[in-house]
Amino acid sequence: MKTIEIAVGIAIRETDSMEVLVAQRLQGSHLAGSWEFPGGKIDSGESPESALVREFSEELAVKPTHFEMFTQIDHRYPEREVSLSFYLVTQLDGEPVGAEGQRIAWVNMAELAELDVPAANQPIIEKLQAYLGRD
Ligand SMILES: Nc1nc2c([nH]c(=O)n2[C@@H]2O[C@H](COP(=O)(O)OP(=O)(O)OP(=O)(O)O)[C@@H](O)[C@H]2O)c(=O)[nH]1
Ligand SMILES: [Mg+2]
Repeated sequence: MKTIEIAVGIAIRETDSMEVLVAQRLQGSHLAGSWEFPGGKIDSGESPESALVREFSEELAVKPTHFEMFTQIDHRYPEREVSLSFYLVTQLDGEPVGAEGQRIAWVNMAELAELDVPAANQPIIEKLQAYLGRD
C-alpha cells in the first residue's frame, strides 16, 4: 500500500487554559465526522512546511507565521496508510474560519479528550496533554 504523506498543524492559543484548534472532517471524506487537526496531503515536490501553510490557507483562511515540528507518526488504517507530520503552530495571521464549510472549534485539553478523533491521533493527543498540561 502506498503511504500518503500528510502535514498537520496543531494551532495553540492560551485563554483561561491552553486550547488547540480542531476541525470536523466533512461528510464523504475519510473518517468523516471525526475531529482532526487541520492539514492535508503533501503534494509531490512540496515541502511539509509549504503543505502546512497551504492547507491552513485553504481550510482555515489563515497563515501560520510561527510553527515548529512536534512529532511524526505512521499509521495504518484498513483502507490507507498515512505518514503524519504534526507541527505546533504558535502564531497565526488572521482569525480561522471553516473555509470548506467544516465546523471548527478551539478546545482545551479536557474537551479534546472527549472528542471522537482519528485513531492515529490518540498518541499525539496524549503527548500534547503531557506537553501543555491537562487543564
Ligand atoms: N488533516 C488531518 N488528517 C489526519 C489527521 N489524523 C489522521 O489520521 N489524518 C488522516 O490523514 C489524511 C489527511 O488527508 P486529507 O483528507 O486531510 O487531505 P487533504 O486535506 O489534502 O484533502 P483532499 O483529500 O481533499 O485532497 C486522511 O486520511 C485523514 O484521515 C489529522 O489530525 N489531521
Ligand atoms: Mg485536510
